[in-house]
Amino acid sequence: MIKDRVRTEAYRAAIFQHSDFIKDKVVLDVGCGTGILSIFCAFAGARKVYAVDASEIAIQAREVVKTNGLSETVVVLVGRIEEVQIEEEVDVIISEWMGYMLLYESMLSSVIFARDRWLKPGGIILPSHATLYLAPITNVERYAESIDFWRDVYGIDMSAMLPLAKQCSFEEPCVESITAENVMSWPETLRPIRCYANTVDRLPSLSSCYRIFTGMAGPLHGFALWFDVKFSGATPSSSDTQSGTWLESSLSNGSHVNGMFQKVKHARIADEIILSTAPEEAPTHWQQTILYIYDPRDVKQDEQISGSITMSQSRENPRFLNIHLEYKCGGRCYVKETVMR
Ligand SMILES: C[S@@+](CC[C@H](N)C(=O)[O-])C[C@H]1O[C@@H](n2cnc3c(N)ncnc32)[C@H](O)[C@@H]1O
Repeated sequence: MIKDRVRTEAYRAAIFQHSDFIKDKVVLDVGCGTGILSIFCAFAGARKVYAVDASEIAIQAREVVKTNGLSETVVVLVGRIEEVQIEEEVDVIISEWMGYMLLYESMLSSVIFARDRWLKPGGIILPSHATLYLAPITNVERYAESIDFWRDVYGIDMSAMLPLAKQCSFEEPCVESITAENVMSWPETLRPIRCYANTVDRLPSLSSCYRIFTGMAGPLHGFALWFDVKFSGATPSSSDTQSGTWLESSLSNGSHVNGMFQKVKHARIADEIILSTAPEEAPTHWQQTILYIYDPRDVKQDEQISGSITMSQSRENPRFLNIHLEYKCGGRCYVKETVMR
């Protein structure tokens, strides 16, 4: 992760952009790992940084802090954020908590815990907002290499392998990189998360409807999920702090602009730092998460694809995420059930 320059440089830029909020203030780094974000905060002028990690990596973080002459400023604590004792409340919480498709094995609930336990009123959280997106995709090459391959193997018809190949290749969500060319429509916003507002009991479940209009014709091979996070240290607005006011996705055809498909681009508000894992952006270690369907469906340009997606914590193992995807296209309804293990 530390080698993921897009990720690490976005955090560094956000920290220095918020140096007015950090200088002479107290920072809490939730899940500090090697301590890199804590050290950036010390460089940005923090009076004290509490760097907390549940794993033994914190012992190395303490050494890294010492080697860089920052032991007076950065205090490394080994333990779960839910259990450690910190000497004072903090002005800033920083954390890199995002998992694949945002919610898989994410640490957001620990950040929310830290906010409620240790953040002073008016304190800031970096990143402050996260958004999960969904879009239909086409991926002819991927389908050919995983499935069509079996139709002619050294001149032998192995199509008897197709059901097994489809199951092996596409049963579970795939973390892989696609490009903007694979994306068939503007993405639907599934879940905006406001770190100032969200409550732990709603995590990591999600239930959202979507309605998308394709911008191109082609075989529909599945759906991609990705996210972005925004670093907005501005004092949260009242709508940001209304506890439990989740904004579920509403039905919209906002992606359909006069029948013209425009490549997916996220608006960048001047000087607001956004770390995006979208297919058209610089790649990150999160890549995109793809829910492939077993049999491609031909869709036309401007065709409506609608449905719903539900993600919920597995009872079998709380680390697993159950995914139930419904999609309707060409007048027929389909369901994809899968588990991210
Ligand atoms: C994605 S890494 C981020 C590391 C570092 N902040 C960075 O940016 O390179 C997340 C870290 O959070 C730690 N972690 C996960 N859950 C935690 C918890 N409840 N309390 C403290 N640390 C936790 C993990 O051990 C891991 O080192």
